[in-house]
Amino acid sequence: MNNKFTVNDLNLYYGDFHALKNINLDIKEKEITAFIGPSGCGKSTFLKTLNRMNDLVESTKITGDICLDGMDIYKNMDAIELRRRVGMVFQQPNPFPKSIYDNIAYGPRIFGIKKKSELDEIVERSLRQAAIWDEVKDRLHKSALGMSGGQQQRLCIARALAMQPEVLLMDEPTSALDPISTSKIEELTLELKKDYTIVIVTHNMQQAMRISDKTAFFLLGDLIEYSDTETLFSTPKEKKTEDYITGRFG
Ligand SMILES: Nc1ncnc2c1ncn2[C@@H]1O[C@H](COP(=O)(O)OP(=O)(O)OP(=O)(O)O)[C@@H](O)[C@H]1O
Repeated sequence: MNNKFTVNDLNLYYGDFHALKNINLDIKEKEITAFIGPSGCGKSTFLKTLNRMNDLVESTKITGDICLDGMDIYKNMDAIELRRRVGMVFQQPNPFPKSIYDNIAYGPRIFGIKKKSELDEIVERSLRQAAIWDEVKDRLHKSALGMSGGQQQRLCIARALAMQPEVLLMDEPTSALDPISTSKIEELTLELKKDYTIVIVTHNMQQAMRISDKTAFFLLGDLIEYSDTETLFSTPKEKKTEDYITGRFG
């Protein structure tokens, strides 16, 4: 597999606080990469560096580099174009207070698509890809806020897919959901891996084991270990990883 992202000597500071320490890792194309680690270890911070969401946080300083398909995303790429290519789904489903249809059409409209037939096609394709078309096809013009939490999260995934991204970043996408909705999102994620590179932050180690190809374990801003998921959970190299996955701390 090709590298989708390559990260070299990445450091991130919030003011004086050193939140990511000399991170080096590659993220492979069309794989699922999971970030695990105790609360506050920098998983979300690192995820957000991959589409420059941290640009929006004042007093953030970054050194080192991150390349997407070999292009430096901090030096050679427009942030809007980057975020189109690298979509994101958050912990809390966050649909806009608009209709289901308008949630999906929102991004494409901003990018200048106006023709109804074209938008209809994007809406249907995105909802089908997010495995929610059948549940909502008869209520496309009803408010997205009337959907269940699990449906809202799949809608948010569809909204990200409408922009035809190459990468999907998911920040604890199931932590606010019940077990059935969680397993639907996990199945969907495995399905989406055929076409997209996926990076997921999760507190749930079983979830990382079930769906990810690679797992990175973070602790206090350090990347402690990064390997095939199976290897990391069965024969971790580092004592700290072993302690964490066996529940001895964190
Ligand atoms: N905007 C910010 N300004 C200052 N410090 C921040 C900011 N965002 C995060 N931090 C700090 O950076 C560290 C890493 O936070 P981050 O949210 O990346 O951790 P995390 O591993 O994702 O945690 P959790 O699992 O609880 O979401 C924490 O100590 C946090 O308090």
